[in-house]
Amino acid sequence: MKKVLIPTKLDAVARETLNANGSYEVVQDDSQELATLASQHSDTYALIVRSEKVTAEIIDAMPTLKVIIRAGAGYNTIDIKHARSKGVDVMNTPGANANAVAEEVVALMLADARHVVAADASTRAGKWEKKNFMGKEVTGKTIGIVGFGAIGQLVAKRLSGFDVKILAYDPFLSDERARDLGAESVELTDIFAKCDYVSLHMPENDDTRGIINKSLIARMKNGATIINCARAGILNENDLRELKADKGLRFLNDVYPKDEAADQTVTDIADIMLPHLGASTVEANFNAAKRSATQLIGYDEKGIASYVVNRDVPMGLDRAYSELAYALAHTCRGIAGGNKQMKLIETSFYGDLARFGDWLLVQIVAALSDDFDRTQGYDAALEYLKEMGVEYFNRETDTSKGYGNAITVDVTTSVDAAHFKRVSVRGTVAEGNMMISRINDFDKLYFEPSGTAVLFIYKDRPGVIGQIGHTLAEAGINIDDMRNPHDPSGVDSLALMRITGKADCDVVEKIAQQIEALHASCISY
Ligand SMILES: NC(=O)C1=CN([C@@H]2O[C@H](COP(=O)(O)OP(=O)(O)OC[C@H]3O[C@@H](n4cnc5c(N)ncnc54)[C@H](O)[C@@H]3O)[C@@H](O)[C@H]2O)C=CC1
Ligand SMILES: O=C(O)CCC(=O)C(=O)O
Repeated sequence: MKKVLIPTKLDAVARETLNANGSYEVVQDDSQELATLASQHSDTYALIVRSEKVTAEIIDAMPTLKVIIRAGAGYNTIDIKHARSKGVDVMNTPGANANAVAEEVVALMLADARHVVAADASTRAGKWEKKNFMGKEVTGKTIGIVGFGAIGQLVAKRLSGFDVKILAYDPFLSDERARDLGAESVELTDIFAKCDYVSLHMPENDDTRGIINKSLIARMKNGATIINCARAGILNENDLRELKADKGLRFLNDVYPKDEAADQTVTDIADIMLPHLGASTVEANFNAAKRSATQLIGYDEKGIASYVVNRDVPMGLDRAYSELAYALAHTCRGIAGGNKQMKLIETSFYGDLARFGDWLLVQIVAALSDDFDRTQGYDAALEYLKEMGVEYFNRETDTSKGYGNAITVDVTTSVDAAHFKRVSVRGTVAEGNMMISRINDFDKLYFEPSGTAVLFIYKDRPGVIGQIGHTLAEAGINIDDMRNPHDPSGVDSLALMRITGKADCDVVEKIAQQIEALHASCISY
């Protein structure tokens, strides 16, 4: 059983989902400090946290720790570099609490526009200060959103009913995408110069710390409002302090350098202060808890690492190619037949990928074996292959082939002492999606390796696809996507299909017999 430590008030659904899986022993305790729990549970495998600070000391106190999951978006509270150095993956659950934060932004805007907090206090105190609480309306205003990710986009969507104009700044936002999402993509300086409200929604990291500074704040319209429900560190509070009164700015705040009761440093300049309540809704707590548990199970059972934020993909390498190398090797393994004895791995890394061969080999070896994982390095991969008696050969690539950035993985396994079977798979990334472009001699496939795929090779003749579809349908399985090329000789055909749900081996075997397949396999990505 893998021990999972949850030292926080996280919805019980995380614990329940992990318990129901049967592979985990869950300890949930929010009554003690994380440091104390870490030393009491030094055999922890996975740690699930909210805003708790996960320091190097805490990571070191759990030598068997393999994964930390931040049930939320921002992971600036976790020492991700130290985690990496210890082979610990860190994941977040992007988007799980985004709606809660978007609604908090709207709540802050309306509360401030109509003096809700001050008017409530004054009326409760027996006063009748109607004249002092003249409000303003949000409708028709220009709203600037800095960081147009999950939360930024939902702020725009939720506010659309107020007929506002949305200006967005995000270094990764195209004009077209912004338009599709009801916003206009502009420069950061324009957001500050043109908006009545500026809402901050980017992460805090080395690039964004202190980015909202005097030169930007000085551009703001008199009487405009800054909302910070992201992280304290992105806004230079002294710069705001210096300019706020003169420009009559409003400042609505949810985030602080320290998440604890104390005299907060912005008390003098914040017009509304909340104690980091952005994600504190029943729904967001449930979503983030559920996602933490399902992501952990996916990570353990299927090696899904898409949410890992601290695998330092080398500078200049698109992470999608790292996933592609893994998916191609996983496909080779599925076709070669699971755990058959590997003898030889050959690779070709085309285009810009040639210089990332060492990194990509690690992904390939991890996909081809159960006991080598992707957190290890190139030397460890070579050492592992040597110990397993597997040869490795990286081919010089021929640029004249014009494959662009592509990867080929060939795996040779032994069928018996005298016979070997070689599987060769090539793939690329197109429009951000992984594509398998060739399997053995079957070319121009452009098949996305995701979900569950079934693959049959058979002597080409009419009616076979109908037969496969019929038997799958009888088993309640639908075909989502399909490729059906001949090999160059025109003798053999490949049927490669993405199907709904899981195909059990019996169905694949039954079809293989019906169509007298030369090969049949089922691969889960
Ligand atoms: N108050 C609260 O309780 C909560 C606060 N947060 C904070 O909000 C942040 C954003 O969360 P999500 O929208 O879910 O994350 P996200 O990852 O979906 O979006 C962040 C966006 O910021 C953009 N970005 C990165 N660098 C930027 C820069 N220099 N300038 C402008 N944009 C930049 C990214 O391209 C991305 O589109 C989190 O990192 C977290 O710190 C998140 C959830 C709850
Ligand atoms: O879990 C929480 O209460 C805080 C959420 C948050 O700040 C985040 O997800 O980045």
